[in-house]
Amino acid sequence: MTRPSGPLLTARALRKHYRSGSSAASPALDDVSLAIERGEFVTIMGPSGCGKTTLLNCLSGLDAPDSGTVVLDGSALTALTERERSEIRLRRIGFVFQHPTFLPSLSLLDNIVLPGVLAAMPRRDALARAHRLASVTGIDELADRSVSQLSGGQLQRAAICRALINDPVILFGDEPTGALNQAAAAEVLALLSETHRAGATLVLVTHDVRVAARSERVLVMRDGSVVSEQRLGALPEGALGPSEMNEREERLSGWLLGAGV
Ligand SMILES: Nc1ncnc2c1ncn2[C@@H]1O[C@H](COP(=O)(O)OP(=O)(O)OP(=O)(O)O)[C@@H](O)[C@H]1O
Repeated sequence: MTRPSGPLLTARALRKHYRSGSSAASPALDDVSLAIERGEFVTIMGPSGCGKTTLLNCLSGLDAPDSGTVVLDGSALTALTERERSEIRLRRIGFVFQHPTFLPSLSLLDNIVLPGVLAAMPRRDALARAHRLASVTGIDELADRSVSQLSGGQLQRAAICRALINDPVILFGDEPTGALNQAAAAEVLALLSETHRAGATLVLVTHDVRVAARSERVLVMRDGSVVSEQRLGALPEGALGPSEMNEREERLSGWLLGAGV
């Protein structure tokens, strides 16, 4: 099959107004258009309530906009039924949430394996892939543990493995480091950066300038719209040293202040 040319993900004129909100409330999404290139690492920032999670959910097919289109790798998510969207989410899209949930009756490894088996991957292949991912993320020795015996950082690493088990074309994250202590957040962030360097397309919502500074492009939202963007460019091969990374974070913070974030 030939790969569709052009951006990996394109959103056009997305609008969404939550029905449960007051009818006078402003829309959660107000005419958002954007494109994400293959292999890009994009972060979405903006004040609380500006629509970041709503946008991420519409881009990833978790939710549907009231109007507008989302096309992922040639598939128009917005033209699909909920059932078809969930099939695409299982097979082609990875998610990492701020508070990952796991099946408590399964071991850590089986939680990682599960979406692979649900997507009809032979169990042996799913197990081998889960071990490989767990080993890369440093949690393979915890494979047989119950998820109740793991730290927040270990669980988030497991969530990343689970998100990658079906080799998704894109990985979405909603505040993936938001609930972690500083050390665990740094480890998870390093892992996400590593995943991107290995070729993944990443789209993360974050309030954390340290996360955004590792991305290539930062989109800023306000009142349901993307109001500005900053292209930081790729991190050079071989991670930046701490002082260069600080400098990149400070430059971004300065720009974000100017953009009113
Ligand atoms: N299920 C819902 N029903 C009604 N209103 C909602 C719902 N989800 C979000 N909203 C409203 O839509 C707007 C955008 O919410 P959203 O969660 O997308 O913002 P956000 O930028 O991700 O916020 P935060 O940074 O606080 O997580 C807010 O005004 C919010 O109150």
